[in-house]
Amino acid sequence: MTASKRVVLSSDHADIQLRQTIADHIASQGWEVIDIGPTTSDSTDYPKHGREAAERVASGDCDLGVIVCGTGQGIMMAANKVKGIRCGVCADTFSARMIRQHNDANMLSIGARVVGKGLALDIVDAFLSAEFEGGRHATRMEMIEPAED
Ligand SMILES: O=C(CO)[C@H](O)[C@H](O)COP(=O)(O)O
Repeated sequence: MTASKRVVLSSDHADIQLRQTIADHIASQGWEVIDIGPTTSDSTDYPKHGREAAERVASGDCDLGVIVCGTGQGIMMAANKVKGIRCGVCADTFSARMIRQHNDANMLSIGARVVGKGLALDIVDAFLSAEFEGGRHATRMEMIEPAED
């Protein structure tokens, strides 16, 4: 793990406590955490929060992002609309590792109403500790990029 990397966190209202638990967990590992909220559990709109987090990563301000909504699906869809973002929803640690190793994902989305806190933290650990393997996987990811233009 490269401790100097910055990780942006965001969520909707589905579980701000989970997001804050993830923030504390990864900060204790040495990651620089940029938690952009929200800070209350008032109902809010996940597209806004997914986009804001994704823009932090796409701009280079942050290296990676972890986002949370009820299922992880809607906020992932919003993040993936930002050019340069590769975000996957994960409910298991194998997928969380593989989206880094094979897909060079720069954002992870978690469904707070799908997985419990312990599994969510394991998923985040698997994502953040994995590295892109390049090679044939880089060729394949390059094949996806033109779809953004
Ligand atoms: O999972 C989500 C999007 O994919 C949202 O968290 C969910 O739709 C919010 O629902 P509600 O407003 O009923 O709390």
